[in-house]
Amino acid sequence: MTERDETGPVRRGPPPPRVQLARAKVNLALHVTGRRADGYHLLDSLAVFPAIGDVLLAEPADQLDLAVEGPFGAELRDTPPEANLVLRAVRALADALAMPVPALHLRLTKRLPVASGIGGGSADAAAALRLVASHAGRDVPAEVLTRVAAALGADVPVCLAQAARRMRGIGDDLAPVPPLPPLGLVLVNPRQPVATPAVFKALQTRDNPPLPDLPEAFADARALTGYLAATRNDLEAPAQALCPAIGEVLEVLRAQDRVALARMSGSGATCFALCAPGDVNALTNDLQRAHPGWWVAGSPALQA
Ligand SMILES: C[C@@](CO)(OP(=O)(O)O)[C@H](O)COP(=O)(O)OP(=O)(O)OC[C@H]1O[C@@H](n2ccc(N)nc2=O)[C@H](O)[C@@H]1O
Ligand SMILES: Nc1ncnc2c1ncn2[C@@H]1O[C@H](COP(=O)(O)OP(=O)(O)O)[C@@H](O)[C@H]1O
Repeated sequence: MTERDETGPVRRGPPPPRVQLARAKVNLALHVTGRRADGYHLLDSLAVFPAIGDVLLAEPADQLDLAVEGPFGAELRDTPPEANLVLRAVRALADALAMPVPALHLRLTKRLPVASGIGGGSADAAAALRLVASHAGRDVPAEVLTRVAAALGADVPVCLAQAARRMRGIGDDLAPVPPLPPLGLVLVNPRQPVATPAVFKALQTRDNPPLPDLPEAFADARALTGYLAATRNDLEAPAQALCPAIGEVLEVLRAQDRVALARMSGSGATCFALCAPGDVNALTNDLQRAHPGWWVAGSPALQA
């Protein structure tokens, strides 16, 4: 239900959600098709959002603050809370809406490795924007959310809806994709951070062809893996040159009988393996056992 007061539509109804899952963004394919005058690269990418992510919880408080915990919380120990994308997102949206900074105690459980090519920080920022929008007490126009998201980072707009999208432009030009067939996905990171700017800088070729046209529908899993086989991640080679462990991860994944396709996501170092949904648990367990130093996480669907 929506009513109006002098400041715009006021929302009535159930209390705003307190918890957001900030899903990992996985680039199933990523072509670098050019470079803008400002140095940002033009991309053509197919991104999906499995049910693997950080968790952001909001509790009423006297003032805004953020606590970071979870298995990868320590990786952000050198990032002061004010520099964390969560607080930057909250302040940016409050500013754009000309509303007071919300008094919330935010708790971020960092379950995704940091600087790992699956957009954890961007997902956290988008989760914070969704939380603040739901606490704003009025409808927040989608254009405002998108504009604030884009100013926080190229990957943040796609993380707002956290639904499968084709990403073009610098990642901000978003289009829907055909429904995805049942496929499981396992993420593997060798626990070595990779800095995104360094990978783009190390690229040899910046004017690659775009993704092949997407079909109207993928008949089955084989149709999607067949489509993906004709695509690449153009950042894989430069990332691997900076972080040779990526090559080791890919070699291990590609040697598994259950794996239909393995590739790096984003600017690395996280790689993904696609397999039958029923094989996800066994593959995850096998990889964890054989490589206890790696981070391994599985999802029975590309998009929950
Ligand atoms: C490569 C991608 C693919 O989805 O994913 P990640 O590896 O970060 O997960 C993204 O484009 C990353 O997006 P995001 O991490 O939000 O980038 P930003 O913070 O805006 O930019 C970080 C730096 O990456 C480079 N950059 C980023 C995006 C882009 N389209 N071209 C670029 O050249 C620029 O050097 C920029 O200074
Ligand atoms: N909430 C956050 N989670 C992760 N990184 C963050 C966060 N806030 C700020 N950062 C900064 O953003 C950088 C990129 O992080 P991240 O989004 O994890 O990379 P990627 O998109 O490559 O997975 C980190 O090195 C860190 O300094």
